[in-house]
Amino acid sequence: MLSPKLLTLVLVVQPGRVLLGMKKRGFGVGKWNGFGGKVQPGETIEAAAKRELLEESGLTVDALEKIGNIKFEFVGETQLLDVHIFRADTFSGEPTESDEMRPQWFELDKIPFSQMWADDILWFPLMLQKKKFVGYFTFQGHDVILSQKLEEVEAL
Ligand SMILES: Nc1nc(NC2CC2)cc(N2CCOCC2)n1
Repeated sequence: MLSPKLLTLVLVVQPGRVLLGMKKRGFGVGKWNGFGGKVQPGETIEAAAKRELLEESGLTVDALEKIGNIKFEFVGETQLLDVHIFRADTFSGEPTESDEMRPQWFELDKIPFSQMWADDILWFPLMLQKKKFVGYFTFQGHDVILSQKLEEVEAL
């Protein structure tokens, strides 16, 4: 089996609202998501998460909290995605559109799950309650979840 592809995802959360970005190109184009992407060789996952957040949103964060790890399998493809999910409650800078992402704040009762990856509605509540979780999702294409495992954990 190929080694899973390491990816990062950062959710910036303030009281009553979360920052999402509209993906303008590439994987997940047209979906709202947190900010993230690939981990470069020799880079820690956390450093990659901070770099991608800055590149995609213009925000700098000191503290990132590890809150989740989800692996994704796509039927018919051998490459697993291994997504490391972080939450940031404090940041500096102003959300700024990049060539990858158009950032926008969403009130927590108006998160646009219908325009997000299908798994998000399942683990966002855990993320917002600051629970830690691990998951495994099998997708058929980009929209259909064939199987899922999601459990809270004490530590990541
Ligand atoms: N929220 C979310 N859900 C995902 N679901 C899997 C595609 C089916 C992937 C993903 N990211 C992958 C790309 O890097 C950013 C996070 N982010």
